[in-house]
Amino acid sequence: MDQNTLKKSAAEYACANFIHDNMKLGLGTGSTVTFLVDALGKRIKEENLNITTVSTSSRTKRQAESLGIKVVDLNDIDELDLTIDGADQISPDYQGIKGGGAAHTLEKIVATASKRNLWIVDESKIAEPFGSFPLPVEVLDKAQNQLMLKFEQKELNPQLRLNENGKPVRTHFGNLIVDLHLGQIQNPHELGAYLKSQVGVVEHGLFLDTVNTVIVGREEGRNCIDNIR
Ligand SMILES: O=C(CO)[C@H](O)[C@H](O)COP(=O)(O)O
Repeated sequence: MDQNTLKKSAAEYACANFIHDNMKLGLGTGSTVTFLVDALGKRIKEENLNITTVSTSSRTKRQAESLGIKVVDLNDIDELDLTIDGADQISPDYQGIKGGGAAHTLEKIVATASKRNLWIVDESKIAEPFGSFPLPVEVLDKAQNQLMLKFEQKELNPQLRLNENGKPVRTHFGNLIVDLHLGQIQNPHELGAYLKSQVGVVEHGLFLDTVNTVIVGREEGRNCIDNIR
């Protein structure tokens, strides 16, 4: 089975089993979430569900609205019942790296506003060592050089993320992404606190003690559901 089949399977399982009528739902970003939004659009139409969503990117918002899904601004909602999102890497104790799609700042804001968080992934995301996926850090333009120097001194192997035209990738908020090529993260909480304390860092892609449930699309054809907290 290819990766997309596993992503689709996890997304469709989440849509069928974790979404209920009258929910306020956060929608993540990425290819796995694309399958979720497709399935949600179908369910809303077929079952005439009343679901209000908040989106974590303009990509997801466009897709959701094109399928007739109601999308509102997070500022118009006090709390979300559930957010369903993808992830780039998940550790054995369910810490996450996100931001491969440069959307982690808004994803973290939406996740924090949710009573529960569910991640949908294919099994390649449960990889070790944790940190082998480069850790995205969103930074302000004016701080980029200073932060890169600091990160180099600390041997965090920073690299400015470029698009296919060799131009810096811009986030939803117009900022830059610096990817830290760490190979392994020994102490995610310590690293997260260090990054958070750096002036000019907007947000890092470590999602610590965040997720409640993970659905993993697996090669043997059945999804694995891990309830964590
Ligand atoms: O964090 C993210 C975007 O910023 C995505 O959730 C993450 O990159 C997973 O993407 P995909 O579902 O395409 O594998």
